[in-house]
Amino acid sequence: MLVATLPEFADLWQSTLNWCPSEQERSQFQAFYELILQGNQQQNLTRITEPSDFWEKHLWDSLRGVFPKVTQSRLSAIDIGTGAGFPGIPMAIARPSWNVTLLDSTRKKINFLQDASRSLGLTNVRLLSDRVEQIGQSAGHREAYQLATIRAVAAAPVCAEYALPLLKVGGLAVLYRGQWTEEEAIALDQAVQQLGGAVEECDRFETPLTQGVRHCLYIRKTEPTPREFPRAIGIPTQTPL
Ligand SMILES: C[S@@+](CC[C@H](N)C(=O)[O-])C[C@H]1O[C@@H](n2cnc3c(N)ncnc32)[C@H](O)[C@@H]1O
Repeated sequence: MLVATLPEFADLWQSTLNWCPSEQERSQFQAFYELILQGNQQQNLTRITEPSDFWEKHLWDSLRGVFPKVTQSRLSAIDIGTGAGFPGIPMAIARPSWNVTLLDSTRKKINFLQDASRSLGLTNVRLLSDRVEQIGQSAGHREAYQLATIRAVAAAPVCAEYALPLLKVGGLAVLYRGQWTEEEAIALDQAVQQLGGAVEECDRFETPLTQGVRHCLYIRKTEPTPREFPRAIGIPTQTPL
């Protein structure tokens, strides 16, 4: 199969994220793109496959959520509902000193990411096939991470219930959203207060090629999350906080 080359857009990386991938990081992005296209023939990983779309809506979007805000050189992160590896894999490539756990309830996607991480030579990635409601109550994961990312998984209050129990006090959850309304902001605030957190910032921006509107919600964990959260499997989506 002849695969297109991803655009470099070095100036755009630099002007929007104040960062530019090294030669090695660029070839890892390209290799990941090729693995996804191959994987798409076995399972439905993503519909975003055109090179500049992939660059903008997967690579750039994944990194835009964490780059301006998260400055620690070392940290332990979890990407909840990672799917085909977004934003987790671009994060692991661009920040080799971060330890990134990729979580998804679909075993087939985690198997794909296991093979992909190996071929990309990523030694800072750990794969986990489980429900987030389950691991949020398990000793090895609860209050274990400094950063939790979650993109395109559920409504915002549900994402907050998934993410906050996994964070250490002082840690940060990043909710990647498209459009964002006042009603959503009110619902999220109410949920976050029950979970031991506070919404620190709502960052609105546009994607650099097609000017799609995005919002990133940054939620700081300010105190331990009450033991009852996350609730049992399925309850957060059936009865959001
Ligand atoms: C629409 S995909 C988004 C994938 C990726 N984050 C992205 O933005 O491209 C949502 C993913 O979340 C996973 N997921 C949904 N609910 C989950 C749960 N309760 N625990 C773990 N994974 C979950 C699904 O299996 C699916 O792969």
